[in-house]
Amino acid sequence: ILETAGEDVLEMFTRESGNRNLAADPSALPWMDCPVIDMSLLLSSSEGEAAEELRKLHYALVSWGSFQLINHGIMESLLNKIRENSKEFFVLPVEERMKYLRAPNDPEGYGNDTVLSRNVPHNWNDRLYLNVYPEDRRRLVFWPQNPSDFRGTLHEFTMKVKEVNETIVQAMARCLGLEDNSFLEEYGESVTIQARINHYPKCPFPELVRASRTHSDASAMTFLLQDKQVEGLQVLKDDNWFKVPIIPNALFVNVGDQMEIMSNGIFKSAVHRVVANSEKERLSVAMFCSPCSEMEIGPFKKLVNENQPPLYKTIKQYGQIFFQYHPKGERPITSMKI
Ligand SMILES: O=C(O)CCC(=O)C(=O)O
Ligand SMILES: [Fe+2]
Repeated sequence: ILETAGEDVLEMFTRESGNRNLAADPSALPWMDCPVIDMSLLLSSSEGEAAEELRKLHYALVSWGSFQLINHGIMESLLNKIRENSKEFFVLPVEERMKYLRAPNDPEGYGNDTVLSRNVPHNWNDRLYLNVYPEDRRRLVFWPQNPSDFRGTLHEFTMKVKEVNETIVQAMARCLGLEDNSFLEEYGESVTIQARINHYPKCPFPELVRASRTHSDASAMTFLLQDKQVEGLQVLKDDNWFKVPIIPNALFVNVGDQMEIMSNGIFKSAVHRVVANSEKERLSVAMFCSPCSEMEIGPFKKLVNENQPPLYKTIKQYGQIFFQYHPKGERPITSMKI
């Protein structure tokens, strides 16, 4: 669904200057040698097992800023259901989907992302973006009633992701030798969770457009359910791009900007992108977990001292900063550096 009627569509998605550097053949890139973290081992009563998994987690966070999470306790049937319900929504007739259309100045709802610069290409992506937690922040006008079990499925998935986030963020504090709840205490009254359900239609000119252009997430942590079969996500490490493999039933977890800030740069917000595909459509469900939006976030006090000065400013409402910079093709976290 295109916001700007009358513009040359191919030009909107390519912005020749903006997409000049697209890799000719994305399949030629190497696969990410993905750290795989087993959540059940992080929680293991065997100290040796738990310590070894924590060491792997620490390595993943400081090197890739991302990892695949297995044995996270979310049932395969629920993962399949959220994928199926999402797919059912995106194949509804456009008039039905339009009932949930977002307003131009508000990211919440159905549609495509706003672009605020004529040099920034649009993503080949249709998405539904919803505040899912805390529950009193939900705006049900944007929650599809079709398929009829969509709302219930998304609620169930949200509650599970909330639990997984708590476990992972506690383990992340432990990695740094901090009390388990050190990061969670900085979240304020409650974690905030947004869901972004991405649908990437087949694209007739995948070598010219991006399904999602290079970015890092505004969240503290992102839990991504990838498409069951179709790859496309890539992550950047030391200036090289890697393809993210699909591991059945795993969640792909990445550090977002707010966690990079809170950890004073120790954990790396993962830079990533999605390539377009001419043969297959693709679906993904990203769950963005962040501190309560009213909380001030900044480098965690226990990680700052004379030898490690704060590298980032302390701010509120990072989400809004993100939506000022990203649509102009700029990386918001750069503005946060001291
Ligand atoms: O579709 C994907 O694999 C990634 C989506 C993503 O990066 C996002 O929604 O922020
Ligand atoms: Fe992302």
